[in-house]
Amino acid sequence: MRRPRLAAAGLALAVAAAGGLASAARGDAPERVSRYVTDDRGRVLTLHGFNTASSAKSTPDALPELTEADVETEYRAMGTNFVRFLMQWRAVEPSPGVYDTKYLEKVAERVGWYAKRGYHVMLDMHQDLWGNQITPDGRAGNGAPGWATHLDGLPVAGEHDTWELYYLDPGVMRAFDHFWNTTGEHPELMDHYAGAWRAVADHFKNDPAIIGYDLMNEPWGGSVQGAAFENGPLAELYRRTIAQIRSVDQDNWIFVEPQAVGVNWGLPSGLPRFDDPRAGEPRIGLAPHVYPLPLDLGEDYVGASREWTDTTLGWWRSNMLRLAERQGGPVILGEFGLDTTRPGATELVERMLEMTDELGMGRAYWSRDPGPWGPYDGEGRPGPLVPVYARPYPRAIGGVPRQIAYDRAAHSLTVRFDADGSGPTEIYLPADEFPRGGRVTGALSSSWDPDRRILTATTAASGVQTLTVTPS
Ligand SMILES: CN(C)c1ccc(C(=O)NC[C@H]2N[C@H](CO)[C@@H](O)[C@@H]2O)cc1
Repeated sequence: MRRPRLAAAGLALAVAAAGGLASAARGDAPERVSRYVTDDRGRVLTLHGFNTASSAKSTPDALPELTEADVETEYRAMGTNFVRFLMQWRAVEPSPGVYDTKYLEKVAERVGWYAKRGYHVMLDMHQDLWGNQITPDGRAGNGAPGWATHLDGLPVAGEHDTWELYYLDPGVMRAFDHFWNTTGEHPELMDHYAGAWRAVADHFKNDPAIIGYDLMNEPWGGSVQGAAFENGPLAELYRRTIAQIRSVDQDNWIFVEPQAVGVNWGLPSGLPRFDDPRAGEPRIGLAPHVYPLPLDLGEDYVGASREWTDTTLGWWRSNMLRLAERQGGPVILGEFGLDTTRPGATELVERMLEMTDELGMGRAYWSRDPGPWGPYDGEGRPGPLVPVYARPYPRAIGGVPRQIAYDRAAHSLTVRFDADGSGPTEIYLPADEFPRGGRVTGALSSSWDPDRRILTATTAASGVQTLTVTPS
C-alpha cells in the first residue's frame, strides 16, 4: 500500500540531508566488514534469506503462518540459506518470570524445518509499537506481553493513516518510557526482557541451526531519542541481555540493532561498542535495517527519487561500516524490502544484493509473507522478487572473502578469498541462469549437486584464490 505523502516529508528529507552530509563528511569508512559468521568448519557464511514472518506478530500462538512445504518451496525457488525468525516476548514470558517451554518447542520445530535444508537461523525478538495491547482491538502493535504494558490511561489513537504514527501516541510513549525506566516506576521490565532472552538462549544453545540472537527489533526510545537513547537505556538493555544470554550460552552470536528512526534512512548511529564476556573472540554483531526515506514516503526507485535513494544508501553504507568497525563484528542486514510490483523495485533489490555482497554483509529480505512485498502472492504464485532473489552466491567460503561479485549480464560470479584451509567453497546456482550447473575456474577440483543446486569447489588451503563461475 503506498503511503500517503506526509507533510513532514520535506522536514524528514531535510533532516536526512543534514545528517547524511554530516556523516559523509566524517572521513573514510572501511571498504567492507572485517569479521564474519562462520560454520562449524570455520568457513565464512554468506547469509541470504528472508524475515519469517510478519504474521507471527498477530497470530494467537505468536508463530509465523508457515509450513515445512513453504520452506521447501523457498529453497527450491531461491536457494536461500538463512532466516531471521520472528519471535514474540508475549509468548516467551506470558506472565512475569514464567517461560512458555511449549512455545519454544514449537519454534524449535520450525527451526528444524530449516535445519534439514542446511539453513542458518537468527532468532529475532520482534516488536513494533511496543505490543498488541496498546489498542483495544490488539491490531496495532506487537511484541511485549500485556503484563508489561503500562499506558497509564494515556490515549492511543484508534487508527492512523501511517502505522508508525502510533509511536508518538501518549500511551505508547508512556509504555516505552516505563520499559526504559525513564519514568523510574518500572525498573523491573528491562530485567524481565533480559531474563526472557536467557530462557530462549538456554533452550537453543545446543541447536546447530541457530547462529545467533537479534536482541530487539527496531528499538524506539520513547521520550529519549538519538545518541542519548542509544548510549543510555538501549545500551543498558543490551548489556544486561548479553550478560543473561552468556550465563547460559557462551557461543552463539548476539546481534544488536541501532535505533530505527533515522538510521534506517542512512543517518549515523551513536550505538556504543559492546563487550562480550565469553572466553575467546567476542561474538557481538550488528543487525541494522535499511529503508531509504524517499521510498518510505511513497516514491519509486526511478528518476530523481532513485538518485536520492542511492545517495542515502551511500550514507547507510558508510555509517554501518563505521559502526561495524567500532563493534568489531559481522553485519547482517536484518531488513530491507518494498512493494516489488512498483516501478524500479526489483532493481532496488538487486542493488541491495550487490551492496551486501560487496560489503560482506548477510541479508534478510522483509518479508516472506504473501503479498506484493514478498516472493509470493496470496495464492502462492511467484512474483517479480523470486528471479531476483534466486541469485548465485557463495553459501560457504573456504577463507576470508575479499570480493563477491555477480555480473548478471555475463552470468558470471567471482569469489576471491584468502584461503585458510577451513574447507571447500559451496556456491548456489539458480536454475534459470545455470540450468546445467556451473563451470568454475580457479579450483583444484569441483563437483555439482543437481538436487541442492550447489557447486562445491576445492582450492589450495592458503593464498589468494579467485573462483569464477559461469553456466555449464
Ligand atoms: C517511528 N519509528 C520508531 C519507526 C518508523 C518507521 C519504521 C519502519 O518503517 N520500519 C520498517 C519496517 N520494519 C518493520 C518490522 O520490523 C516493518 O513493519 C516496517 O515496514 C520503524 C520505526
